[in-house]
Amino acid sequence: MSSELIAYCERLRSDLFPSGLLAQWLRVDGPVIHVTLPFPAGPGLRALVAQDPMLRSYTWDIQVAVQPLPPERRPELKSAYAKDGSQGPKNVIAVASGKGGVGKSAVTLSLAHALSDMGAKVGILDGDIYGPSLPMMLGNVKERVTFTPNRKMLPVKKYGIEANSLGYLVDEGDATIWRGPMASRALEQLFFDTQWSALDYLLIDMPPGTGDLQLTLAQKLPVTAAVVVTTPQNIALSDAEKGIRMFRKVGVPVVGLIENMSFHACEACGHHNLIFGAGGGDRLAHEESVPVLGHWPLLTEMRAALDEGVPFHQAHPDHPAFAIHQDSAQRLVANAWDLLHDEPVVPE
Ligand SMILES: Nc1ncnc2c1ncn2[C@@H]1O[C@H](COP(=O)(O)OP(=O)(O)OP(=O)(O)O)[C@@H](O)[C@H]1O
Repeated sequence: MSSELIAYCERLRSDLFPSGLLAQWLRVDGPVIHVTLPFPAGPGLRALVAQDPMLRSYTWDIQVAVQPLPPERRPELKSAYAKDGSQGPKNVIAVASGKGGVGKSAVTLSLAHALSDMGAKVGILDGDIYGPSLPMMLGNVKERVTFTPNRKMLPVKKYGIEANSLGYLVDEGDATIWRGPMASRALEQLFFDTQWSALDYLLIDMPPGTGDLQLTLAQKLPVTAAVVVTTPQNIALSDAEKGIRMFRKVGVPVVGLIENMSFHACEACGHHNLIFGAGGGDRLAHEESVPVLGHWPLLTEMRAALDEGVPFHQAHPDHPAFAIHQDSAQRLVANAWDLLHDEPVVPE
């Protein structure tokens, strides 16, 4: 019976489990089905089995043990950690945009919170050398990293998330004179010389743009996958397209696109105002064969909370937009797993 049940689970299909539940994740013990998922998807799985008359009669014990994706990818970069015995983050996700100001940092922070809420260990590396915004958004601009006896940086921790940023090392304004190669080296150091704990996901808030600095970083850091953030307006979309192509050129798969500031819901009547245009993100995603992870609203509350140094859902834990952010985070890790778990990506 248990092998029939497992075969049944393997045929279960959804957006999060396009290949079904794999047999190696499952163990049936009488009326209990134990599942160990390789990416956080507990709520999605519970919703799925609740719809199935046979599966819902079992008790589901769902555990998550995030797997590195794919383990063999770019081992030369991963081995940089091995020298001092630390393992480094399991998965490194670059969050990028071509154009500045589309909300990449805000999206990175919300994705980090959503993943952390799903039980993952998460960190953020602020890649904006010229204008680090993470300390401002986390409301800890005065905080400074500390060092281990062997001169590794210990990341700052806030709201359960590990973070490092040049903003925690130098005073505001000191980094603005840095030039390309210097900036790229500084970021590499920030990445490799930070003693991250065994993170499931390290999100890199990439510097805006698609120039040499971004290309160098995509090549030199062990990036597992990239997410591109855009607004629906044409100028942002054409820069986002350049970003997607840049990652592909260096063999970093783009696992999704987030359209930020897609609409603004009128506080009085709920009407959706399409301030930056409509349909642009979907069009680009279709042309580039990249899945859309979500359409995020433009929210006055979000801007205000971040300006005050409080992450959005810390300030508004019950806001309906958080469900949108969570859905995007869920799709991100599920897509990454589905795309990468058994195939190394080869540069174009
Ligand atoms: N969905 C949103 N609703 C309201 N305000 C937002 C939203 N997304 C971002 N913002 C605000 O827009 C401004 C720019 O956002 P952010 O700094 O995240 O952009 P960015 O793309 O990282 O910029 P850059 O990389 O050029 O520094 C910030 O004030 C932020 O609070």
